[in-house]
Amino acid sequence: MSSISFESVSREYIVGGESVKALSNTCFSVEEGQFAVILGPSGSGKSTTLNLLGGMDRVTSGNIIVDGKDITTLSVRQLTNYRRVDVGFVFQFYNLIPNLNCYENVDIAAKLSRNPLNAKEVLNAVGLGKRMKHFPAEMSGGELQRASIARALCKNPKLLLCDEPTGALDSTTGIMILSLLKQMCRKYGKTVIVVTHNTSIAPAADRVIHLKDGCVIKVEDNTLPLSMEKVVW
Ligand SMILES: Nc1ncnc2c1ncn2[C@@H]1O[C@H](COP(=O)(O)OP(=O)(O)OP(=O)(O)O)[C@@H](O)[C@H]1O
Repeated sequence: MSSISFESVSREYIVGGESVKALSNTCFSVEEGQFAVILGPSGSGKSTTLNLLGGMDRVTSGNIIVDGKDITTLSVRQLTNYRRVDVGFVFQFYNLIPNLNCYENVDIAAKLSRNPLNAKEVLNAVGLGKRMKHFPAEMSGGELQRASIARALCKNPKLLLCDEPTGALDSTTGIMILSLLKQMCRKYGKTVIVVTHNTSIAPAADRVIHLKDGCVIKVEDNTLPLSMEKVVW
């Protein structure tokens, strides 16, 4: 599990000599084992936040503390190791390997990890016990996203980062996937961060970080988060 703290984090890009401030002095934290949502309209800085947290991009200034360690000070090699060991990613379009079956897609991630969970056990936990031999082309969108959640969990990372995980799914399947993510967050004790522009998910999260124009405009805590099934999409 992992706690996260963004301390005055800014990310500025220079495009054609012009500065674009994707994030400006953002401060927020997420506690160990929380299911947190980062919410904001297009261009508000959600993907930038996730990329920085996942070690895929570097801050312009500020510090990001994960589990007591400042990841902004890591060398390239240490950052690669952080991405590989400490972070599990779930993407909107699944990113499964087409010529590996469902079990192999998950097991390959387990094999890259130092302390993996058992691939079959995790596939059973996400409800894919009967789809292990299916190739991605033989699975529905919801099943593909379950497989990608299993792949991320199997590495046994500290953090699970999910970028619009329901963006390609219908509302019923989307709720099932978010419900599964929340269950898995509790079952395996992971800190889960979901980035979305879908405001209806907010009442089901433990913490909601609202972004606008690269700034954190509000952080909400739900002491009694709604069960995902009660969310009105
Ligand atoms: N690599 C980059 N180079 C230049 N500008 C960038 C880059 N990445 C993001 N930006 C800019 O930073 C701002 C925030 O982008 P970001 O992708 O983080 O927003 P977002 O909230 O994830 O948006 P969306 O919901 O549309 O994916 C935008 O104005 C975007 O144009």
